[in-house]
Formats: sequence, structure tokens, C-alpha cells
Amino acid sequence: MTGAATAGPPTARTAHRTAPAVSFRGACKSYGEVRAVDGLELDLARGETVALLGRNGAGKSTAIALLLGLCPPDAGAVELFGASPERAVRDGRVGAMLQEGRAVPRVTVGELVTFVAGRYPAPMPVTRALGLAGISALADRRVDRLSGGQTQRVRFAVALAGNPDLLVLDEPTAALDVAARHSFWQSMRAYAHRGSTVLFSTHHLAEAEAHADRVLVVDRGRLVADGTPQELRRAAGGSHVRIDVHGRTAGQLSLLPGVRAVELDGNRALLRTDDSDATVTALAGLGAIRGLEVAPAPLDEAFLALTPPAATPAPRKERR
Ligand SMILES: Nc1ncnc2c1ncn2[C@@H]1O[C@H](COP(=O)(O)OP(=O)(O)OP(=O)(O)O)[C@@H](O)[C@H]1O
Repeated sequence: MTGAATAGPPTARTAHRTAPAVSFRGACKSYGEVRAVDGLELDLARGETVALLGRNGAGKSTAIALLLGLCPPDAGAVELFGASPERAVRDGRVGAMLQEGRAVPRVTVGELVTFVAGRYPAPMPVTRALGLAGISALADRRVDRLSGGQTQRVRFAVALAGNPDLLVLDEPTAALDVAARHSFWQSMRAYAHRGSTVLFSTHHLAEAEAHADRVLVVDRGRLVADGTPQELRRAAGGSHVRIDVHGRTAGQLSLLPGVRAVELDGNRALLRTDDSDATVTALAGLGAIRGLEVAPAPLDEAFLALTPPAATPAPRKERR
């Protein structure tokens, strides 16, 4: 054998070892007139933890359904690890936690996770899956008699059971209380640290910011932003500078360099600025930096700027 096979570009035989974990190639999916996913073009590298954000109805769940092979794209293609989603799922490379799914009656949590693990070629030990999901104490409880948050954690254990390379989580913390959320993210990070790829959708921007290396924003089935949380914040503009008003008017403050908008709240002013250095320097020149606070604009502002609500369609004009 020569060394050429490892030195050259990937061949069909080696491509599956180097291919991205997830690859959308112009994928489209419509329901009637609704374009739920509209030409999605995207790669997720192996080992990335990626948050998928978007308003209600933006196309997140449909993108996840395409990715898992639950429905075929109308056009374009989706691949996982260089193979079809069906193949990757069959090979046990994918674990998913979806929003729906009815509890199986009369089965205990331990029995369910053991059953699921048994269907995979190289599963995770059941005790570890239960431990990571924070439900070791529920192993003997019936799955159809659990609370919403407990059921959500059972779903997480089921997603982990096959020891997948790719974990797909559709709004994983939707039913969890604060403590359960915290332990969920700890487990997810522990799992991601092993080099697994994680894709999760969420409406909690703070969770995306805290737990994802990369944030994707979809709007009306299209990818409208892709970057680190910091990059998205910067792209949407700016920083928040807060000061004591000290007799100055909003009109005067709005003339300072970089300032896009000013909001007054009692004795405090919030300046939204594209150039916090220039704004603060100018404030210092005016001797107006009492109670100064400077912070990056929060991610939710970036999100709102990136996904404006759909315009209400204008009433149709009657033809005369
Ligand atoms: N099975 C279906 N039949 C008809 N329309 C559908 C179906 N599934 C989704 N849609 C529509 O496709 C669009 C995208 O829906 P999708 O569920 O993918 O959005 P989402 O971003 O996951 O929303 P949410 O945050 O509310 O869960 C929406 O307009 C939705 O009404």
C-alpha cells in the first residue's frame, strides 16, 4: 500500500471520515405555500456546539426534521458525516431530543433507556446516561407518571443512550425549572467536551450565548446570521453606555459621536452607540461620566435586529 490514500484529497472511501458532521446543501422544504426551509446552505464542523435561533415558525424544527431524515427535502440535500441522515441514524451516530413524543405506558425509566441503548452498536452505559440526564433516582419510576420536566430529562437520557457523535436537541430546556436547566447545561457541556457535535434550538438567547460556540439565526426558512455570539452582537451594532443625566437633555446626548439612540429613565440615560470609545471620550470631555457603565448590547437586541417581524400584508386592492 502507498501513502497516497492519506496524503491526497479525500476520496469517496475516506470522505466520511473528514466530512462535516452536518451539511445542508440548498435544502428546501415547503408545506403548501409555506416555505419552512428555504435553500439552507450550511456546514457544522465536528465538535462544534451550535445554537439554532429563530422566531416561532422560523423553520428550526423543520430544519431539524430534515437533518434527522424524518422528512425528505423538496430540493437540495442534507448529509450527516458524509452519508444520508437515514444511514447516520441507522449507524447510531445521531441522538435526538425532540419536542414531542408520547411516554410509553407501564415501562420504567431504566427499562426504556436500557431498551434504547440495546438498539445501538456502541451504546453508553445506562447508568451513565441516567446520571448525565440527572435522573438516576428515577430509574424505577414509570415513564408515564413523570412531570413535564422529568419527562424532558428522560428524553435527554434516551438521546444520549446510543453514545452518539451528533446530539440534536429541539428546545431542550423548554419544560425545565432553573435548577434542572443548570444541571442540563452542565451535562450537555460535559458531553460536548468529549468532541461530540451538538446542535440545539432555543428561544433563550442567554442560553445560546452561554453554551454555544456558534449561533445560527434562521428567519422564514433562511439563514440570516452565522457567527459566535460576540460576532452577532457586534454585527447588530454596538454597546450600551449608561450615565447619570446630570441636567443634560436627550437631544444633547444624541449628538455625541457614535450615539444612535438615547433613552432617559429618571436620572439615568442609556446611550446606544456604535463606538463606545468615542462616546465615552466625548462624555469625559464634557465632564459627564458620573455613574458610567459600558456594556456590549445584549444578544436579544442583535436577534431582534436580525429577525424583524413579517410585515402585515397590505389589503388587496380591488381591480376595477
Ligand atoms: N407539518 C406541517 N404542516 C404544515 N405546516 C407546517 C408543518 N410543520 C411546520 N409548518 C409550518 O412551517 C413553518 C416553520 O415551522 P417550524 O415548526 O419549522 O418552525 P420553528 O422555528 O421550529 O417554530 P417554533 O419556534 O414555534 O417551534 C411554520 O410556518 C409552520 O406553521
